[in-house]
Amino acid sequence: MTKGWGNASKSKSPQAWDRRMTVPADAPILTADAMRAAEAACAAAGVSLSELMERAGAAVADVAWRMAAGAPVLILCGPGNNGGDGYVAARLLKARGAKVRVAALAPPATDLARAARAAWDGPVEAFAPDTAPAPLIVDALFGVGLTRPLSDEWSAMLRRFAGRRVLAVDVPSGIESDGLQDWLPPLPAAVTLALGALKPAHLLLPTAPACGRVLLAPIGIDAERRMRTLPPLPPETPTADAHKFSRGMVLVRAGPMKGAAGLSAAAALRAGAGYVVLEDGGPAPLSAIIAEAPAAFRARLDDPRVGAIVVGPGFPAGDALAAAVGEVLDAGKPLVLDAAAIGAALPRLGKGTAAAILTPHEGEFARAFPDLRGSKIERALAAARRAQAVVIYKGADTVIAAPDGRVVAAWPGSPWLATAGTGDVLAGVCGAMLARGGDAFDAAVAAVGWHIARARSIGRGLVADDLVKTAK
Ligand SMILES: NC(=O)C1=CN([C@@H]2O[C@H](COP(=O)(O)OP(=O)(O)OC[C@H]3O[C@@H](n4cnc5c(N)ncnc54)[C@H](O)[C@@H]3O)[C@@H](O)[C@H]2O)[C@@H](O)CC1
Ligand SMILES: Nc1ncnc2c1ncn2[C@@H]1O[C@H](COP(=O)(O)OP(=O)(O)O)[C@@H](O)[C@H]1O
Ligand SMILES: [K+]
Repeated sequence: MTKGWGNASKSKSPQAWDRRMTVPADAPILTADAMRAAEAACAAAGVSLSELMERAGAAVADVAWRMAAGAPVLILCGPGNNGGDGYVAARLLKARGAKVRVAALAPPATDLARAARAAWDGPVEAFAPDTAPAPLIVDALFGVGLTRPLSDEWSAMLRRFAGRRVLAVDVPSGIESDGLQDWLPPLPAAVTLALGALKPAHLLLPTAPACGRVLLAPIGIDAERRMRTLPPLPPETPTADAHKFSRGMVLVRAGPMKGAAGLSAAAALRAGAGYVVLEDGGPAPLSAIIAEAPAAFRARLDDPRVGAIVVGPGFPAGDALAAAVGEVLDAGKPLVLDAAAIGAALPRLGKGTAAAILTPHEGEFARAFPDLRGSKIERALAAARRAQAVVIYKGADTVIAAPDGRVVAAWPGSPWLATAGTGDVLAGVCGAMLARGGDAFDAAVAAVGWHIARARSIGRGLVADDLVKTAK
């Protein structure tokens, strides 16, 4: 948190994107309802709501102080508690010697915001079309309480400040925080300070990019741990007594597009599987892959050492896929189902089948679960419950969900992954993680983390093969 926030958007450096849009790792995510419940639990435990607002305002003041670096600050306050946080921050910044102006959209409408407004002893301007800007704008207009899009008039007033350095309190105003609506904020933020927990809209498209760099102010709310951001990658070093089968054996079933299954097999090896068998593979991208003809491959399905089977990459829908999926389901081994294999397996999943990870992209998800509605997090969860499987709902805002309600949101990934074949790689990595044994959700989270970390380390010019070619 040093200099450069405000100028990062102008930087042409290839890594600028990663610096501009980051979120804290392994941080809690709460919907507005869950946030209010957590707030009520705090109150019941003896922490007053005004104390929570004081902590929130102090965190805002702290970040604003560093972003302003001595320059004047304009704090825009709305009528609710988001505005209340703004008044608290104004008081604390002034006490530290900052040059602060406050402009209000409307008088405070909650007891907490009124008290915060009363404790601010400076002037309050009316936020109007001619409000003078400042080098740092603190957006404390609306937070999780926004119930409808901002009016055109207010949107135009905010757009006048585009290009200034903007710190958004909780969310950039205009965003619907649960990720249910695609309202875009008129004034995107360089930095968003999430209060108590991250909100779905910080992590889902189309709103996430408008939040800029997201920081978390914990403020003492005891957020439940079921929904999180992507955790740091677990250590990958094999145990000292490892052997190739203890590290996990993965079978990859190939379809007509052999290259795709080859990428999956290579990815499984690179991600740490000790032994990878590719069916009918054509030329395998790594000679350490064991390529086998269909009959020998089928005999492998009964091998008790098999830790996971991958099917779907390069295998379009049709009778051949249906037969292949039927065979792997009969094998009773943990499965990674990608692309059209998801739809083919769906009617049988959850009926006594082994653990499975499904890896649909947007189009495959819509085909497999056409009736699901809600935010991407809600849809991923509903799909996981229906399939009784872990779902990796891919995209720039990848969401991983388990039938028991656990969710990891992986924004921001690496946009270098937006290239053909990277999904085949992810399916193979899932196979490697699943073949280690253990929980399928943890395996899926580790796979997504591996995929993103590898893509970031390669960066510019990445093609899917690069993800699996070398160890580093
Ligand atoms: N929940 C918590 O634990 C905490 C919440 N805090 C702050 O409180 C915020 C939530 O406060 P509120 O629930 O008061 O909600 P907001 O301050 O987000 O906004 C609600 C107000 O805006 C009005 N409003 C909503 N949409 C509008 C629109 N499109 N046009 C005009 N007016 C509109 C509502 O009538 C209401 O007066 C959080 O985002 C956060 O900043 C913090 O003070 C600390 C703790
Ligand atoms: N803009 C992006 N930012 C981050 N990750 C992305 C982006 N676009 C795609 N991805 C990731 O790249 C992979 C693409 O998978 P998929 O669409 O199945 O590709 P393919 O079928 O060509 O292998 C997924 O893991 C997805 O999450
Ligand atoms: K705000």
